[in-house]
Amino acid sequence: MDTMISVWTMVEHVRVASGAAELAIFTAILYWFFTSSRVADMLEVVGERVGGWCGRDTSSSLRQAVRARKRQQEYSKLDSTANCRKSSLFRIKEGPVIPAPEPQLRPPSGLACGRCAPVSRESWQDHKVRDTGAVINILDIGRQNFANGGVVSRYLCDLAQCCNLCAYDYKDVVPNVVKDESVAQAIEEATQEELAKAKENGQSGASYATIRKRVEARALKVVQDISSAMSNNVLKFVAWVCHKAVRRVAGGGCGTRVAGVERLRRANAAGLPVVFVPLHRSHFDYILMTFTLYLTGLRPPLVAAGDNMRIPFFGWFLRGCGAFYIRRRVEGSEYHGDPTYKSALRAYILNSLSAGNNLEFFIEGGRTRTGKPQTPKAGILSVIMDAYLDGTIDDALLVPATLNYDKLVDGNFVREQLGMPKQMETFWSALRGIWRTLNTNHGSIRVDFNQPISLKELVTSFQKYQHYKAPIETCLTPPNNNLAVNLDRQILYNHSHSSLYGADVSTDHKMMVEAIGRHLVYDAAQATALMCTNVVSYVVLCEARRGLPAAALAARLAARTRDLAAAGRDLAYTGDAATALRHALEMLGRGLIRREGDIIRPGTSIAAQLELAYYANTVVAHYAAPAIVATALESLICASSSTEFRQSELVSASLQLCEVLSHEFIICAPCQRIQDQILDVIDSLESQQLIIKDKSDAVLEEQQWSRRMARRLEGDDDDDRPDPTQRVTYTVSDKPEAVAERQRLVLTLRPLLEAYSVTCRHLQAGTMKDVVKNSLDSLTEDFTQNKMLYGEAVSTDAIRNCLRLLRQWGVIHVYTEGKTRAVRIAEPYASASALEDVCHNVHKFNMNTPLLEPSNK
Ligand SMILES: O=P(O)(O)OC[C@H](O)CO
Repeated sequence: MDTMISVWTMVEHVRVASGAAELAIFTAILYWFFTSSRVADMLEVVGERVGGWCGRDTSSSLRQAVRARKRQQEYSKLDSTANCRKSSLFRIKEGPVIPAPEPQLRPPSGLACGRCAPVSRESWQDHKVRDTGAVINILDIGRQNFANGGVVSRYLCDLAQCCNLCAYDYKDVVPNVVKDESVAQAIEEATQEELAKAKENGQSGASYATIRKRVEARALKVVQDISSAMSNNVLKFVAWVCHKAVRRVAGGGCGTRVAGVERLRRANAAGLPVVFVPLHRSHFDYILMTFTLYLTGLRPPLVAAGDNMRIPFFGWFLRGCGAFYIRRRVEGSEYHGDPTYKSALRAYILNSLSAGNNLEFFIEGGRTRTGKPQTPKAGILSVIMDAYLDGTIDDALLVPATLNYDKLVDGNFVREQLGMPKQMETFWSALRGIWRTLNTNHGSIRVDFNQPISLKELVTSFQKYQHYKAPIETCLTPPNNNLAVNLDRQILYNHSHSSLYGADVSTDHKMMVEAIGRHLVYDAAQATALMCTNVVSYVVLCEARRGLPAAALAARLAARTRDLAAAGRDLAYTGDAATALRHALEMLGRGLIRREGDIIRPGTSIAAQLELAYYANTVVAHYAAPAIVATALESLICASSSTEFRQSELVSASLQLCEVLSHEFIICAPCQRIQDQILDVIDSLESQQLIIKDKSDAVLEEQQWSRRMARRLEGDDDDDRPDPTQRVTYTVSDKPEAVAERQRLVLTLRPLLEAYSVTCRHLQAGTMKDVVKNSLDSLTEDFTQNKMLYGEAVSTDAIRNCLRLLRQWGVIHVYTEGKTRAVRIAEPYASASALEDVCHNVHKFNMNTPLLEPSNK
């Protein structure tokens, strides 16, 4: 009986379910039927037929009369439009000829370097199609294929598109990795090491076979932990979710340069592995990059993700989208001293490339905390270079990429800047973050791809020219001039180098990886689209810190926009400055910007200014070189109390400041001489009439120009000849516009220099944490007591970078005591006067200058 009842219940369920399905299908058919014109046409035909059979004059039916009237109204509307056009044409013919407005062109998007990758620059460019700077919303890529059909494709367009996305063959490379020669060698090494240890400890039961088995099992687990589980189904599902999420999150759309996408499609046809090298701003970057490439018809890459992203559910999901997990730091982890991890990771990357996969890794390591591009981590890049150098791959195409958001997606980094530890990613924090993100309008988003660059071409160029191998920054004034030592020190501090470089890697190889890495970051940073929030924050902090009326601020924004566009920067906003300002203020929110009546100024809290500086720093990085020269100039003026100076003095002071800020900015591409960059800036300051050249130096100017050209064209490195331009002299202009411009440039770097100066003043032996805390406390006190005006100077990042510089100069030693990092002052600087002397190299650029006195700021 029970069985019968349960069978009957099941039958009932099936009937209800099939009934519901039938009803849904019937409703869909009715909807389709009545929303199309077919039903009207059919009614008309049937009406005519019935009228005919009944002997009625069908031409005079009521229905037709109504339709005829409607048609007449339509025709009269069309007639009046045509008349209006005709009369306008007549007026145009009669009146003066006004040329049609030229479409606003953006600069060419992210071209490869003409010096070290000229062939790549030519290869992926389609000369028949001009890069008009068009930007397409990624949600529209490929949509036209589905949007013009019937109701299903109209309303389920996203689903239709995602279901039709190309399926790729993702081979499981784990079996190959386990069999890889280098992994086998590492397993053997680890086994021998453990066997020796066991014998030392007198463990009699430990045989080679049992230890080997244990090490092999551990190695297999390591490989499985690393490996991605890329799946076409997960990708399609994520693509569909992204359609919905991006539409909700990005009110202004998510744009990408059409030219960039087209170049990628052309490069893809070359059949080489493509390695995407994006700068990192948000956790959203992972998904957006993959989503954009997938919609574009490119094979989504395997993405190197930090193991902090391996959280329940989301970590699995990322794995399905191509994430493979790497240790953020091998040193100090369970894998420290275990050769199997490094070999497994290398073998995984190389086998994935050989299997035809594309790859993506964030070259800066983590997300930028300051909004500035960070110096590169070279671990994965060095593995790819090794793969090319040892013939595992013939070549690879490196694609620098950038993402930028009108409004920060992951929440701000203020806590970390104020010295609090990073909050680790967890399932709940990810859920909270996603919920918050989905309920906030983040304005516009940009995802852009530079031109693909052949790794082979880059390596050949860097091997060919000796000067590329030279350190990127100028030599140190304090405390030594040994270039090799300095670069080695620089490399030493980059953790990822020690993680993945083998012990047998030459300094030349490290230098090449470092230089290529810096080039990629530099290229990506140059091509980053500037959002209106970036430019408005910069203007508010550097030109309107004391407040400006909205109209004056809009005028400043318009001028800054013109200047950035003229410098070839891609601006992600259009329209008049007042509208851009309104949008930016809305995005930044009242917490960051204060409005008192018509006056707009930055928020007064440290947190507000730090967050504002995050947005502004994308523009600060753009102005780094002129700001360095202007600050160096101000330090010369303050030191000599004269407004006259020699070019050579300014160049040398600027080089010193470049050195001081070498952990903050990549001033120029590594294939450029920093001296030339500084000379170019000096020329531009002169053309803007900020400085005036002594007229008697006209001959010297020509000599200087030809000397610079010769150096650039021939790679002529002979700097021993006496430089006739040493004597070129300038006078600083005292015109109000020139003073205002100098002020802006000095203010661009001032918060950083305040932080550096305070860090130097608080140098003492102790734990790293205490040194950072003391400097932060002192900066906070100065700010709250109004002795220092820049809330964004209270920044852990700047303090740590200053400590890195001092370590590089040999002023401090950083060592590990137990699990704590500690600082000790190096012997030559143990006395207060010696320390003061070396720190003067920082303090002199944080000079007291009338330029920044209250009435001027
Ligand atoms: O910015 P972090 O340090 O949280 O790192 C984020 C990266 O996405 C890890 O892969």
